[in-house]
Amino acid sequence: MTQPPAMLMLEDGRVFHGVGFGAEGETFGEMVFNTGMTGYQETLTDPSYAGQIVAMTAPHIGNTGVNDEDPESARVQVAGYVVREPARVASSWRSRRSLDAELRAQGIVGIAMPGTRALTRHLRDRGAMRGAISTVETDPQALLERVRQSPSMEGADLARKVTTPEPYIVPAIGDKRFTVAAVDLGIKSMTPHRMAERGCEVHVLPATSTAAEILATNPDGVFFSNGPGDPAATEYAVTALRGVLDAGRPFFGICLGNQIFGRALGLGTYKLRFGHRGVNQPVQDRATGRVEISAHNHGFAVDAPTDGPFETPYGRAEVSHVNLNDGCVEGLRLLDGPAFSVQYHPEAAAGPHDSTALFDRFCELMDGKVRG
Ligand SMILES: NC(=O)CC[C@H](N)C(=O)O
Repeated sequence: MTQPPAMLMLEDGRVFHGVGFGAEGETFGEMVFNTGMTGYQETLTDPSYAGQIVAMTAPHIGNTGVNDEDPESARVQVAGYVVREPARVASSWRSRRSLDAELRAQGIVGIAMPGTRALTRHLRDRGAMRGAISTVETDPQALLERVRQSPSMEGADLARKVTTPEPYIVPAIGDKRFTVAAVDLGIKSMTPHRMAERGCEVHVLPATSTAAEILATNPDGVFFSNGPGDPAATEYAVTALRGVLDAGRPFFGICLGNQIFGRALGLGTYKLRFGHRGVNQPVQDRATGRVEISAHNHGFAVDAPTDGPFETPYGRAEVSHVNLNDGCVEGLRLLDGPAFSVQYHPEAAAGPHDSTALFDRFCELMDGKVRG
């Protein structure tokens, strides 16, 4: 199939040209880059990417096609997709179809273009910004004007758009040890699975669930997931989490869940210049000095003191993990209560398995064996 010409326009007027990849049409979103060498299916289906156009820095994408095992949710979630060179042939016997056919079937507009390095350097220097991909517009100025009218990621409440409409249960694998209430702010399917493998029956609940609805499942522990958008626009989740913490239930949060925990503790969140998206981010556990190589996808971070414990409405807390690249906060924990969270993705889909023990820690918390 011959591909139509395509244009990628950024809000500062920088333009890139290439050919269409996936569906034809036009799409808008926050332009970000992902440095993962593997895991394009997991990236595409991670609901945290809702509202974002994702550029892959790895030069060949789609080499193993699309299979039924790797998706992290029921559909492709990115607003648009940028690759340097798509695979012409999908090489894995497990492939259902090519990535191009999958994006086309799901209506996701993408672009294949030689400039992914220049694009990434531009975003690193100037920061994440709004963008558009179009296979239908020929006038750059007209597209630029539409980009400048498109919504910004700051202030965007997207968790309620990607969450499950109804509660559902992921049964424990083997003997049931715990009931977990997992608030789905944009949950990846590997996350309840990691808990189920440890004997948790996971009640996945909609993003806007109240503290009373969460506690009505009579959980041994409460989990808040990753998710898209600006944590400052997700105040309903902060209110619900405060009710859970008031009830003294063990808590574990990841990514957006970490940011919500920070806000529940009275901390602020802010936008990083270009964020962390990839599978090789070095994170240090400050208690042990141990460094984990971890999977990330975040554009915001928690603003917390890193020079020691600080007071919160729930007792003392501390920054438990920091990123060794830029020093930003990657984890929080209460010192006087059973609650902790991390800014990264211990479920490891895609990504290294260095951090999966955090799910064991959550189980120990529910067992009453450790504190925060
Ligand atoms: N993966 C996530 O949960 C991302 C959280 C938030 N949307 C951010 O960009 O920082």
